[in-house]
Amino acid sequence: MNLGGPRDSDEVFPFLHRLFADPDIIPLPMQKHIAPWIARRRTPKIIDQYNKIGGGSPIRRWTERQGELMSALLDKLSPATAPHKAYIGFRYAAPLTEDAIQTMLADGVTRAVAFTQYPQYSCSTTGSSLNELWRRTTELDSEQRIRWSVIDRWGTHPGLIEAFSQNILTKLASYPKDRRDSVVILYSAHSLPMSVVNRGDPYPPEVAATVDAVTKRLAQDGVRNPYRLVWQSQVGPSAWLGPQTNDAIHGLATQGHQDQLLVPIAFTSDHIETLFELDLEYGEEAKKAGVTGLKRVESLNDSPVFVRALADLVRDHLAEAKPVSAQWLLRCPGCKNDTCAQTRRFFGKECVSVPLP
Ligand SMILES: C=CC1=C(C)c2cc3[nH]c(cc4nc(cc5[nH]c(cc1n2)c(C)c5CCC(=O)O)C(CCC(=O)O)=C4C)c(C)c3C=C
Ligand SMILES: [Fe+2]
Ligand SMILES: [Fe+2]
Repeated sequence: MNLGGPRDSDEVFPFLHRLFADPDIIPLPMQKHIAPWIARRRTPKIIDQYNKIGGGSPIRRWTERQGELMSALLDKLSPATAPHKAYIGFRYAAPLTEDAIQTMLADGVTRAVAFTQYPQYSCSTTGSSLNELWRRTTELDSEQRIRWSVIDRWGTHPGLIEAFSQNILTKLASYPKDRRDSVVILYSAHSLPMSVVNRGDPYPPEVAATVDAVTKRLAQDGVRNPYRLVWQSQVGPSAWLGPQTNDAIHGLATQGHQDQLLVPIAFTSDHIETLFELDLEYGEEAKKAGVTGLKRVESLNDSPVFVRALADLVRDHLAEAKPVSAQWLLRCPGCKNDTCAQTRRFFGKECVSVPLP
């Protein structure tokens, strides 16, 4: 499960329309009517951005590759639960959640793991995908032929931390030796509206936990660079969690820190937020402003260490035979969304006994 992205210009409007129509990510007054209007207004700008990164989002290509590699590895690591097959359920672009369920039913699948590809949990991302999975499952699989369990977060999994750390070490090594130790590491995550943060969304502390775990892992290799966690991609005029990545780059450069290494810490593959926003928008602005040493760490994409982490996560989850985590059962203190309660009831209770094949 992931957000998904348009593969070409024609898919941009439907993608944005679904996104702005989802109250789990953006609650709007008269949402049904306003969503197509906002999506239509935003479409030309976003088409232009996708055109600058090759015409569309690579998120589907990467997710397919990650799924294939993970399944092949899982067959070896967990022969008792083989064969394994990855299906993609994107929230706002094809293949959608309902496409995944329909294909799985046609394939005769009876046991499935809803595996979020967002390592850190937010109600606006994984929460929205699970709410959609519950809605579509109720509609398309009323007999519950597919038994579900959920991997809802994995932001401090040792394999994930190792994959991030190896990519950071590789990029740090590209700085001249005499400057390497003073490169500022800027961990950049997608921001959240403050209304979501104040509701008690667990995403900000979970992203910070990932950063902390990577920092400790890097120290094992003697890397103790200064670092900050910063937030990118805010949309619209409301207050969002900061500091914003772009402001941080310029603020630190003004203080004399020319060497800065950007690390996308809440995405597992390349897409518009890395290829356009970090590389083109922020990168080019920084160059114009005279920031000379800004670089970006590679996204995890098909890193073998990362693929192994995905396979280990599923293997351990299947061995544990627990349908959901206790942490996921706890809703945000400020949650008023009844769907969140129903989804938890469904995955947490009705699917309690999940026999392995
Ligand atoms: C951890 C990942 C993400 C969080 C958290 C997140 C929250 C969030 N996003 C919006 C609004 C938009 N996001 C858009 C694109 C987009 N968002 C993520 C990830 C997270 N979003 C990704 C990976 C992508 C890009 C997909 C791709 O290209 O493949 C967009 C569309 C682009 C645009 O119009 O700018 C919007 C809109 C909100 C409001 C939000 C938190 C509530
Ligand atoms: Fe987003
Ligand atoms: Fe909620």
